[in-house]
Amino acid sequence: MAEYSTLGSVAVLQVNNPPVNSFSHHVRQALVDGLERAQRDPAVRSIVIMGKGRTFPAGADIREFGSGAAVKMPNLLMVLQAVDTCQKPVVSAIHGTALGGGFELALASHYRLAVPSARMGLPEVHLGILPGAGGTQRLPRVVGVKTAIQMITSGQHIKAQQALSLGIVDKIVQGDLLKEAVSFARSVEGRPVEDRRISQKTVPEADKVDEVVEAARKTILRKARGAIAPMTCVQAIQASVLPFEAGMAREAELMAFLMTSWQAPAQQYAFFSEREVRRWSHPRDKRINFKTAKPRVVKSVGVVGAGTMGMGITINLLQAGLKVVMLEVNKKQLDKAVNTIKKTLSQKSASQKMSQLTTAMDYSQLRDVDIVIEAVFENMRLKKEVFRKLDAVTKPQTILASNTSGLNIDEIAAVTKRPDKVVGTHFFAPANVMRLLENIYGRQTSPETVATAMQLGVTIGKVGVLVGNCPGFVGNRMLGSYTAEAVFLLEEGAEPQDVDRAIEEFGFPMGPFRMGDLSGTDIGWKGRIAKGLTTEHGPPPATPALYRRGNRYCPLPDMLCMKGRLGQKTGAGWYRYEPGSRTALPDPVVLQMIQDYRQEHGFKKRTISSQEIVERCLYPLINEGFHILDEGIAARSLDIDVIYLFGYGWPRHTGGPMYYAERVIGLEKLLCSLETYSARYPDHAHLQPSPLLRNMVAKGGSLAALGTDSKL
Ligand SMILES: CCCCCCCC(=O)CC(=O)SCCNC(=O)CCNC(=O)[C@H](O)C(C)(C)COP(=O)(O)OP(=O)(O)OC[C@H]1O[C@@H](n2cnc3c(N)ncnc32)[C@H](O)[C@@H]1OP(=O)(O)O
Ligand SMILES: NC(=O)C1=CN([C@@H]2O[C@H](COP(=O)(O)OP(=O)(O)OC[C@H]3O[C@@H](n4cnc5c(N)ncnc54)[C@H](O)[C@@H]3O)[C@@H](O)[C@H]2O)C=CC1
Repeated sequence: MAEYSTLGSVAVLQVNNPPVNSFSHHVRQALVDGLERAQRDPAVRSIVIMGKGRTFPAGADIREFGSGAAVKMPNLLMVLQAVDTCQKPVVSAIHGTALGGGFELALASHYRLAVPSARMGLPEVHLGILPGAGGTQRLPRVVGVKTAIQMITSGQHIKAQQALSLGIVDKIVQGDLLKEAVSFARSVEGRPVEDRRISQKTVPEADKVDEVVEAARKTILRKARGAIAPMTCVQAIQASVLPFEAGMAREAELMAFLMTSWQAPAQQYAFFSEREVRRWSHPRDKRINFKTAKPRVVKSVGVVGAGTMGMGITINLLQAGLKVVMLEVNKKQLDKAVNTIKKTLSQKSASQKMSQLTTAMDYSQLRDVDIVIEAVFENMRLKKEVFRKLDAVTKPQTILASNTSGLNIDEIAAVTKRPDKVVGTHFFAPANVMRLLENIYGRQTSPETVATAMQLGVTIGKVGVLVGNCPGFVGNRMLGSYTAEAVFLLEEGAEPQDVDRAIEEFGFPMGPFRMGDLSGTDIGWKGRIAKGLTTEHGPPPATPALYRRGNRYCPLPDMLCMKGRLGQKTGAGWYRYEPGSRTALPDPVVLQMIQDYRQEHGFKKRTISSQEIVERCLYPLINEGFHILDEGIAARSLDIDVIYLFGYGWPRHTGGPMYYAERVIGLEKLLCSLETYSARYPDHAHLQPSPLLRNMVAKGGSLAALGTDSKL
């Protein structure tokens, strides 16, 4: 609702709809009623609109979308129209986050005040829509088309000070917002409101709009990668040079197009799933859930191994204000890590944050930390040795976490006397940038340990997802079938750039081969050597070249590594790189290697369509997701989707692999395609449809309806 009160001649409308004061129907109704009442009351000479509690309205109520409630009268447009045309000055007083419809409300007002900590913006593009309550028409009238395109297509929030310099906010107020707003409102009473209406202004430099749009188009299309909202936002902004009513009509038309697209619900699903993963639970052990399991307090963290991951994790922990003891066996590496950390931390806070960091080469220095995160080489023998030492030196309550990419957490826990305090905390590289934290419980991990790992994720600003223990956990396990199928495509006739292009056109920031070159092709190679699938010199003795343990195997990635082509770091991998450049250039050497391999093994080169590439790479990945759900390794399909959205660059406008499978491809079609491909390639095990998928197609039912422990 919006609470109505008067302070002398000022009517104050305070939106009260926790947690973020979104414009649910009852709020819209109360605002329209309040404005009418203020208009009617001769004693009222000005109006202040603000939010109660933590924020100015943060936009439309996204939960209402698609339900009809969003358009129930009065809709948001009517509320804003009432504000714009009000005869008495309307002042929006902003604190917290004025976002989407909330920011549009402020733009429809005649004056805007903000506290210094306020932030504002139009993030609708992230929900697959556009600011459809006049945002695409009013903002360009204030800041110009170029800045409006930048703000609306990025969805970025700007701070009050920047809003002031852009002319969006009239004044920044210190102290009590209500008092300041009322006093400001009084000061403008009696002044004409006509020239304060943004809707009546014209767009600055309107004659250059087409030029500006043309210049922005290429970048936006490249960044959007298949998402339709960003370019549709631009089309709406382009219409701001028209008279206001005509621009609004165009905005409405484009909004209707986006609202009815398949991408808008996918992005809204992604928004809520990101938040839903906080309500985690173990699929079988009822004690392990977000409601009842209590975390231990974590003030200090030990990080073991100061390599790529240990360094990134340490930066992340320091940025969150935690104390860190970083231990490394290699002194040179330790010094290098300290330098990199110093450089990465922002200048302003570097020295204060660095004072929280202690370096160590002796394990006894980890004695007092609350949790240790191990990030040494991916080698089970080494991890066990490290955990034995940690168990011996740390206080009994200390939680021991491993950042392994996929080794068995139970096997690691078994070497300690505290398996209940052992957990997997799988970060993603670069660990200080990537938002995902995949937390893994073992057979004996206690509710308190799980809760502590999940809470640590919150403390350091991660999106934490809880999963079970299996080789590769959720993310890397699913990725295994994707990368396997990508190299099988090379055998059949595709080139690395064909596969990458198709996957990037689907929406990933990078295809599998460019990604491999970036992370280092030797990561996977070392893993395969550790598993005995290959050796540094080729297949293990008496092993058929194209099979390992009865499964089809493509040795091309091993051959690449044996040539010393380890990716960007060696200037050559699947592609070649000019010195100092990260641009992947097709390399005739690699293409020849693939061609020779095809000849040697009797593969006949054929042309492979982008559609087949996408299906062959992504369908087995999704299929693995069904296995994972069936086994209870992920409790819900949304957990898998969030892992892929935040850890693997899966395009957000498709909602994530499981959402995409169900809502976009359709389960029946997915099953049918997998059956066709598995008939064609009977020895590609990952193409065999999962029993859960078959069952769902046969019996009906939705992924969302799969409870945490239910099976169809
Ligand atoms: C003819 C009709 C034409 C109609 C045209 C309408 C056109 C429009 O212009 C449409 C819009 O406004 S779309 C909405 C634009 N606003 C946004 O996207 C802001 C979304 N929220 C945020 O960014 C953060 O929650 C925020 C920064 C605000 C706060 O972050 P926090 O980290 O502090 O809190 P969260 O954990 O994110 O959120 C707390 C709880 O609130 C729920 N929520 C947030 N924003 C919501 C929203 N706008 N609608 C509904 N629920 C919302 C959120 O899900 C979370 O819930 P729980 O998980 O249950 O706690
Ligand atoms: N690099 C990546 O993209 C990701 C790696 N991981 C996992 O993180 C772990 C570490 O990987 P990276 O940082 O890439 O490796 P890295 O090779 O960059 O660093 C490992 C560090 O551990 C140190 N170390 C070795 N033995 C030690 C011991 N006994 N005590 C203390 N330090 C010791 C090494 O000197 C080295 O500096 C591995 O388990 C890996 O699978 C997880 C996610 C992503």
